[in-house]
Amino acid sequence: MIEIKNLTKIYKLNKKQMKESKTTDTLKTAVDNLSLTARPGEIYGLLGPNGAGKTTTLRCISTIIKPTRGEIFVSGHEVKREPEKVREKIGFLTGDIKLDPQFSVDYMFNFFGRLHHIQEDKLAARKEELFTYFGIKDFSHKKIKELSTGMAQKAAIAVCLVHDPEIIIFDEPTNGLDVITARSVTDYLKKLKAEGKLVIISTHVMSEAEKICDRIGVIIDGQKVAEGTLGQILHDTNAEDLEDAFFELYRHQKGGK
Ligand SMILES: Nc1ncnc2c1ncn2[C@@H]1O[C@H](COP(=O)(O)OP(=O)(O)OP(=O)(O)O)[C@@H](O)[C@H]1O
Repeated sequence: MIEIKNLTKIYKLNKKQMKESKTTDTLKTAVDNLSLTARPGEIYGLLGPNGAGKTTTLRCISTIIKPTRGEIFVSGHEVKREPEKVREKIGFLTGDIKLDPQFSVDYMFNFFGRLHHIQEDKLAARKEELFTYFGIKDFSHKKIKELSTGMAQKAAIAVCLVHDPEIIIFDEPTNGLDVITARSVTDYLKKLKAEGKLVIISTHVMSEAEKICDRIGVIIDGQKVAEGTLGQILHDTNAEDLEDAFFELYRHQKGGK
């Protein structure tokens, strides 16, 4: 289970960031008092526009960055107090973390497997399963830098699942993938859910959220503005589809502008 209680993350901006954001403020509140609970056996989708705070939230859960305020419990372990315990439980995929381009997929998989202290026979079985599912065998000997976007994404997914984590955290899992590759990824997420795992993803793709998420949390300006099943969100916003619901929530959040 993931329990986020009143998470706030404030970044300190350097001069370059202030210039880029055209602001004189030295602080940026990326996530603003956000609470949510995601449970085993569900795919929870954080849906929001660019800059809404989705990646920041997932990075806080994954112990990559520290919350400014609030608490996050992952399988009962608080991220600031027990980050190692949290890391054992999760597999985290994000566009920012690149596999070392000089090494082969095979090498990286073994390397991360050993980091997680997986026995050699179990590691081999895990590799067989994941490499077969994602069609990695044909290019497992290639260096990461020689792979296409789709191949590299599949490799990154296999590596982050090496230790068979009970919680899977994927930041925009199908970003940049063609429909066939994207489908294999979303099908695998459904398989993980069917095994009773908790999957939490971020996305700005409405159709993806509609199709695969059991519950959706809509996040705008760092705040959770709606949460529920697709049916509940459509009901609450009186909308016909998620895109309409999203625009209604967005308009409301921005003060009807
Ligand atoms: N390291 C950082 N330093 C300063 N500001 C940051 C940093 N990382 C993110 N931000 C800012 O925090 C806000 C939220 O960013 P975040 O990446 O969490 O949003 P997001 O919802 O994942 O967006 P996207 O869909 O574009 O990836 C944005 O305004 C962003 O510019």
